[in-house]
Amino acid sequence: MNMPLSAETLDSQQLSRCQNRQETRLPTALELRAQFPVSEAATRRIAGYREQVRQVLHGEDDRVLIVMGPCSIHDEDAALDYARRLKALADEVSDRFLIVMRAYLEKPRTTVGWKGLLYDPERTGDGNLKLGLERSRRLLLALTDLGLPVATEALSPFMMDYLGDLVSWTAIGARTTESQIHREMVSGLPMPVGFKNGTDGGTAVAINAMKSGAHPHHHMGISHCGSPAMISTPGNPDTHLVLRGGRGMTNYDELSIARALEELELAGVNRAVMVDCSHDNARKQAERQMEIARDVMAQRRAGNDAIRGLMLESFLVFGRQDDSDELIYGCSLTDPCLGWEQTEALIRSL
Ligand SMILES: O=C[C@H](O)[C@H](O)COP(=O)(O)O
Ligand SMILES: C=C(OP(=O)(O)O)C(=O)O
Repeated sequence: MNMPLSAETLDSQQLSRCQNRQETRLPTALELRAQFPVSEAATRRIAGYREQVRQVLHGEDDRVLIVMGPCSIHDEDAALDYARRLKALADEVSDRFLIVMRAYLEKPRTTVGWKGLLYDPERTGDGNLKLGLERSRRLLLALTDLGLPVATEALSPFMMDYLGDLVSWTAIGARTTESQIHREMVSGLPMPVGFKNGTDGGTAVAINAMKSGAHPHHHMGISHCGSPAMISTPGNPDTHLVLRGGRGMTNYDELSIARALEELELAGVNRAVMVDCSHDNARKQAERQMEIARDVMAQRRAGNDAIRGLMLESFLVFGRQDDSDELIYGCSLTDPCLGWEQTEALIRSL
């Protein structure tokens, strides 16, 4: 029979839980930014990229935004190798597409798994956020030096304080779109943000998130100097919906997009969508991204100019691999990606 716990037993259990929790000091956002500073020229370039992304998303520039790159970054050399090829391709098609590289440093997991370079850069399972922050910032600076705008998913509500000055487009993922904390964070972000539809395929959570993200908020946070602070945010007017499918159902077809646009219009928010050709839309079969991208671009050519963006998961080598001592260079450790040759051919064909 279960006996009720006495107050004394409860206290000792709580105490031992506190003692088991370890805290490791991290640099403040200001300290990390000072250690890996961004030049004034790069800051101006990033402001220019954000403005271009904003204009595409609001239909003031008739190009299509393509956010593309690996599902996650685990090897900076491979990421830079990919980035150099992407930069050449982006320049070649810059009259039609605004290409932004996915540099995803945090992975939201359905249950548990490797959470990305930021948390566990050496993939030992022990976590090393200090090293993860340093390596992530160094990588984003190097990508910026190559002349590429960078996209990432904002998962930890504090990450953007450390790295956000280097990012031109941000995603709030399907697992966090409904979170008030993430909506508050978006309200203070200086770049356009895409809210994914929920993992069940529902678009209402993302539309609510757009409304909340556009609103000013006051919330708890940590100042750039590392102290607890009330953060007051102005609201972000540059958010949009990302259709990624859900619960085994796709939502990139004409009818799904028309329904989503109707809901956006009714809600009085930006009537613009990006289609994520991967995730539940591709049912985790990377090659399906090619037919999806072609289908969505055909809808756009047929007159649906509220389709403003595509997302693709692509890396150097097709597919994915499990983590091991003998990793295939340039192959994803998380979701499967298109290989480079397929990617290049796809973008040219679009
Ligand atoms: O984009 C990557 C994954 O789809 C996402 O992080 C969830 O991954 P998981 O279901 O393997 O945990
Ligand atoms: C995790 C991702 O997507 P989603 O939130 O749609 O699952 C992603 O784009 O890497």
